[in-house]
Amino acid sequence: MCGIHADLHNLKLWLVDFIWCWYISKLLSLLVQGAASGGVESNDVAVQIFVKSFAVALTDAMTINGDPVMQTFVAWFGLNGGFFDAEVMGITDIPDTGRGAIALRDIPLDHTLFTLPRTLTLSTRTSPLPTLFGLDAWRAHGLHKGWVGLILCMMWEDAWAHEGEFGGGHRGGEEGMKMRWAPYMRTLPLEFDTPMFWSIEELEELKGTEVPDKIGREDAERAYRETLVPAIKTSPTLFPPSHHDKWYTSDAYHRAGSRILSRSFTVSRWDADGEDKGDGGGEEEKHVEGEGDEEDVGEFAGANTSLGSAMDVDDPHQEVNADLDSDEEGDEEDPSDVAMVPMADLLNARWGSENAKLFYEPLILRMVSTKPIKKGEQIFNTYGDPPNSDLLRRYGHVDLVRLPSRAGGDGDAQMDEFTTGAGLETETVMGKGAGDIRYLGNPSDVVEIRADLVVDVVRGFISESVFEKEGSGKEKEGDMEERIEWWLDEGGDDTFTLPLPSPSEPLPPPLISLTRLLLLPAPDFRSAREKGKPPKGKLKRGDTGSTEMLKVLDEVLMRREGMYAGGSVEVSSAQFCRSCIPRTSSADVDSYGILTTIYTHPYIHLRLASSPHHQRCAPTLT
Ligand SMILES: C[S@@+](CC[C@H](N)C(=O)[O-])C[C@H]1O[C@@H](n2cnc3c(N)ncnc32)[C@H](O)[C@@H]1O
Repeated sequence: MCGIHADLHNLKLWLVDFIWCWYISKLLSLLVQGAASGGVESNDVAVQIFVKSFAVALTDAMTINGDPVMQTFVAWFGLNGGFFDAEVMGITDIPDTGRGAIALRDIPLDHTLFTLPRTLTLSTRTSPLPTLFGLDAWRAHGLHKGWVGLILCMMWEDAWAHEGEFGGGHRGGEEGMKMRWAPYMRTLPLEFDTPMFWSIEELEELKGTEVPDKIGREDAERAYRETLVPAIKTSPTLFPPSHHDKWYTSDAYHRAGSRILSRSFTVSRWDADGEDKGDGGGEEEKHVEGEGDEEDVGEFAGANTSLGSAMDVDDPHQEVNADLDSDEEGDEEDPSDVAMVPMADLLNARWGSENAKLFYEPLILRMVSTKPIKKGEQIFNTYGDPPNSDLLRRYGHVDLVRLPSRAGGDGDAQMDEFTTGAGLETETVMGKGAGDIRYLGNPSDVVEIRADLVVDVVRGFISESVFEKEGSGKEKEGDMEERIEWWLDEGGDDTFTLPLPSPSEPLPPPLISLTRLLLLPAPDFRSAREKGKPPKGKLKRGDTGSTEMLKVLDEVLMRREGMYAGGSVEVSSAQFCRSCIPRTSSADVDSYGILTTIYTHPYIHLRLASSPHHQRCAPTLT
């Protein structure tokens, strides 16, 4: 290269270096500024384009596998005050689970994976919609109750995310406000496989489980028709009529509800003393779905609460929304605490496998590793390890991990294995019983038995010996009602829960106590009532004096089992047919053994997991 060309070449390199340095220093100052203020705001288009492309290049190479929706999302996240450790965490497609997070290198305990400002969460507290709609009007339309307000905010964001030009929160005025979460909205699923969307025939497969009663499709549709539709008709500016048939349909309503149900968190307000205002000061964020409280978490829950006051963030929308007084009563969850949390909702979960958790601080939420995570392992948040019925209803999948041996043997050792969560996947695939549905399940699964089933069975069993001196059937019935009333007055359960069966697991003592109570001879019942002492709930092996009660319990368990659908469940009858269960007649001396055999039979626990739906939704175990 001749001298002049070499100089020009050097000058060019120098210029390129200079521009890069300038851009990078600008980027750093923006990021610092963003971290301090909870978001980067700049009118400098060149800087914005650079920051975006720089972030995309950085994250694309390491973390997001060239997924364009994620590229935009990750860039948006960084530009709005989020921090994401792209060196340790990657986002990728994980077969049969959608996207998920994986460790790009060994991650130590207590490592911050990402943080985000509270302002980036999407809730009725942070959304500009209630303010734009008018807070009084919002209340007058009942949008402050239950989840309908947040559903509307999500639908509105969705509409503008797709109809509007990408604003990413950097535009000024109302237009920018409408599209603040657009890149996030585009990451959310469009279709769900939850029972909310199953046909009547498909729902038949869930008969006997608690799922059908909790879906709440009719309540949802009523809230849509009676609350949401009238509200959107009042503002053609916010909800242009051309959007109605596309973005505000009942399908869109269900989709938004399902997004909330499967991805939202409880993000309580932070009060001036640094206390969590929602539940008494815990530091850990709760996945809404993980709480196991149906009344509060359902898409259609109608908690009579209102937008709460937000005092923990420097966000103008929140301050304005705080003008609405809360109707919150007692321990009821405040709907304005229910929030979509970008990035945090990309983490999958699996029973007993949690290795990261979301913690909150006054201004930010922080996802931290709670265990060392090896390179290549999936980063799992917790959904609270709910039973499969809840997992299916809220998330559309079920968890299958290897259960302790039902044939006895090394059951305890296996139980240790899955409670520690060690080597689950490998064990499930390669261990004894791999692929055999009898060995797989969700350890949180339970069977619920309603007290009225016990009452029904006892009615059929009332023997002359119990009531021989009691006279007519009408009197006997009156006596039963007295017993039930007393049971309930004493605080007795109306539902009994059979947990994961294991050879040593006793039947629930309250179930035994109620059965005994219903069978007591009349004088014994009166005496128990006078003493205020319901019968004991313990069974003794070889208790021949309790034969009648054991027959009742045997029948209760059989009838409960019979409530599950047979239908299209494709399970080999050789594995599960009742007559194959090793059992002896309940008149045998060791009647407790009979009950134990039936109780530990996996059939009733596996009906749900073995349904064809499960085959579609199950986690990949390979
Ligand atoms: C909070 S989101 C997690 C991110 C999600 N995978 C995605 O693609 O955006 C919850 C959803 O992820 C899926 N999911 C999470 N854990 C799963 C698992 N263990 N097996 C199957 N699907 C799972 C379910 O569809 C669930 O509704």
